[in-house]
Parts: sequence; C-alpha cells; structure tokens
Amino acid sequence: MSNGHEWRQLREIFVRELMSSSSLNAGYGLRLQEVREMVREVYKQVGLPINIGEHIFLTILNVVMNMLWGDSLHGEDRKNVGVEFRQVVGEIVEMFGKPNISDLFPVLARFDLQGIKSNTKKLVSWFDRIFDTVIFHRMDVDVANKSENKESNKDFLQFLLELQNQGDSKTSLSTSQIKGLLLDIVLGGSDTTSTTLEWAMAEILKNPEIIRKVQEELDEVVGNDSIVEESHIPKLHYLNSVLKETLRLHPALPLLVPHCPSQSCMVAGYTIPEGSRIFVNVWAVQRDPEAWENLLEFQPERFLKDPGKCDYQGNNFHYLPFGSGRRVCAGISRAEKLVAYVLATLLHSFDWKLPEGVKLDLSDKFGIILKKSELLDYPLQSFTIDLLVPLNLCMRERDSDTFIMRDCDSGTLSLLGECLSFLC
Ligand code: HEM
Repeated sequence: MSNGHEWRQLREIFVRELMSSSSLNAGYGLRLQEVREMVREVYKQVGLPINIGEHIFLTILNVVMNMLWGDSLHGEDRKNVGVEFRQVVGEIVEMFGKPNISDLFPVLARFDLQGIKSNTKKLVSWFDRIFDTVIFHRMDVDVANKSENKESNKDFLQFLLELQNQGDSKTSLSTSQIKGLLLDIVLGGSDTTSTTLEWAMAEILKNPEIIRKVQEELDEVVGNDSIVEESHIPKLHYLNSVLKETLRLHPALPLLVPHCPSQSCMVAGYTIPEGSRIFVNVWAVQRDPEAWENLLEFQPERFLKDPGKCDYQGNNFHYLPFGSGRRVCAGISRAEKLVAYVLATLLHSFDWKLPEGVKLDLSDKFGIILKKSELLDYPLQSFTIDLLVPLNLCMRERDSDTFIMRDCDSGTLSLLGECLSFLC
C-alpha cells in the first residue's frame, strides 16, 4: 500500500487497538494459556522425536489469532479455523518465496509460466473464505448476545466491524480493508516470530555456555519454583541480548518488505527512479565488518555492554531487523515480548542439548529459492527466504534424567534479492 490516507488509517488502527499497553496486558491471559499448552505438548513427547519449529509455529499462530478474534470463536470452530490457517499460511509463505520469472521478463507475465499468479489467486480466495467464516461467527455472537442482553468482550475483529458500520466515510472501513489488515497481521506476525525463535534455539544449542548463562539468569529472576511470566522479561537482560544477536545474524526478513519510492531520489550518488522496487539487504548490513567485530560469531555480550545502542526501532542503521522509518514493523512491542516469553519458557521448563557427536550446521547458503528442491522434505519457514535449521537435538526435562530426541528441520538461507540483482 502506498504512503497515503488508507495506509495511515490502517496502521493507526492497528497500533492504537493492538499495541497500546492496555491491549497488550489485556491479552496476556490468552498468551499464557497458549504458551502453557505448548509446554504440555512438548512434555508429552518425552522420549520421542519432536519438531520444535512446528510447536513454536502453532503456538505463535494461535497467539496471533487470539489477539485478532479471541472472543469471536470458541471450541471446535476455533480449532477448525486454526487448522485451515496453518495450512494456508504455510502455502502462501512458500509462494512469496518463489522467484517469479514474470518479474524478470514482464513480457512473459501473461503466460504465468510457473502458475504463481493462479496459485496465489487460489490462496487468496481461500483466505477470503476463512475470513468470511470468522466474520460470520462474530456477527452471530453479537446477535445472540444482543437478544440475551449479554455483554461480550470486544476483540479486534469486533472493533473493525463496528468501524465498518459507522457510516462515516472518513473513518469507516470496507470489508476488503478489514480482510487485508487481518491478512497482513497474520502473515507479518506469525512466521517472522516463529522463525526467529527457531534460530534462537539453534544458536543457543550450538553453545552450551550460552544455555548455562540464560538458565542461570532465569533461575535468578524467575526462580525454580515458579513459572516464567511476561513481567519477568524486562529483567532478563542476557536472554534479551541473545534475541538481539539472533536477529542480527538471522533477520527474519533479510530484505525487509520491498519498498517503493513515490518520487525519484538520489541515495549515495545513485539515482533511484520513482516506482522502482527496492530491497534493503539488512542481512548484509548486520554483518558489515566495518560495524561489527567478530561478525560471524554469536556473541550476545556485544549487546549487553550498551543495550540502548541497538534498539529495535531502527535508529542505528547498522542494526535494522524490524526495518526503520515510517514503515518500521508495526508489531515490535508485541514481537519483542512474545519471542522472549516463549524462549524463556522453553529454556526454563526444559534442559536442551545436542545428542553426542551431533554437530549443528548453521551456515547460511545463498542461492535462488529453487535450490530448496534438494531439501524437499523440509518445510518452508520464512518470507522471501528459505531459512531452515538442521536440528537434531536432545531435550531433558529440567532436573530430571529423561532425555528427548529432537529432530528438527534443515536449513538454507536463500536471498532472493541477491539472486535478482545478480540476474539483473
Ligand atoms: C520477530 C518478529 C518480527 C520481525 C523480525 C518483523 C519484521 C518486520 C519487518 C522487517 C517489517 C518491514 C519493515 C520495513 O520494510 O521497513 C515488518 C512490517 C510489519 N510487521 Fe513485523 N516483524 C515481526 C513481528 C511482527 C508481529 C508479531 C506483528 C503483528 C502482531 C507484525 C506486524 C507488522 C506489520 C503490520 C507490518 C507492516 C507495517 C507497515 O507497512 O506499515 N510484525 N515487520
């Protein structure tokens, strides 16, 4: 969406209704429930191979859906929508990651050689149907509540529907704007967050000293006889540095979201024509040898010394995992809390280590996304890149002798933008 009234209005609604501290606090009960459910599921699999990426993704998706329509859907309806969403989010993310020949050779666009356009249309109509179901349910709930004179909690969806019915042309929203906003939030909030968590687990597991430090901190701040609460997060300085370092080496959106200048401009002596598609290679920026010492080493300590130097708001141009400027990620406050909360819970509830003799390969591989075909068994986990971590891990319930074999996915980092600039 270009920079205009419509984008500003939708961003404002999102930030005001979902990012205010009162709304962040109000949703805590539902987050707690989902994270505890994850711990229960992981615990059930003691002794069996499990895929941590899958558990994390499911938890995050449920948290995001609760945030959007937590009070609209219940029981089986909620479960069914969740199952459908998981499938369709996975597919659409895969579709986004595919390089499209039509982008490179527009003359071929009408042939849609790879079927990207037709598949995307199918997926979008799938989303459309799911959103229709959710909206329909919400309306049903409202009618039932009205006839029984019952007050129900207002979730984000209900708030949007009220805006739609307002009739004021300046502030009212169309159904497709509502659906677009919901889609943006589901896609922008789920895969980015779960991929970051998966990378954090991988990096930590490679380095037992880091696990020890995180757990020491957790024992000190949370204690052994209680569970992690979101209120502990600001006190977990080392864990927060681990996350910053994870996002430095493995930014979930390494090329951000494509930007598009509304007028021609000059940057560092280069003319950027109006309407061009700009990929900012944050992955490379955050590995710039002029800005970072021992740049390939995972060293959370670098952020401990001066935590304010690299915030998530994009004020430091050497560190931009959430972008910068007016298009900076709109969900930073939620993402920051959620990632830290889930990671802290996983590390506080269980001990983790690699099985004897297993070496974790975390190297990023550059290439076009099609390279992934060698790894057909592995699910796609990120936006324009395929970022999959080969994990074969052992997990032990904390303070017990039971070990769990964990078999997670394998990884490739393919930077579409690198490929495009090479081809161009
Ligand atoms: C670790 C997790 C996350 C990362 C790394 C991340 C990163 C990003 C990045 C890089 C952008 C584009 C910024 C730019 O191009 O300059 C973005 C945009 C956005 N993100 Fe996030 N994000 C995360 C989590 C979330 C969550 C949890 C939500 C919502 C609940 C969210 C909502 C959004 C939205 C709505 C936008 C579009 C903003 C706009 O165009 O105005 N993100 N995010």
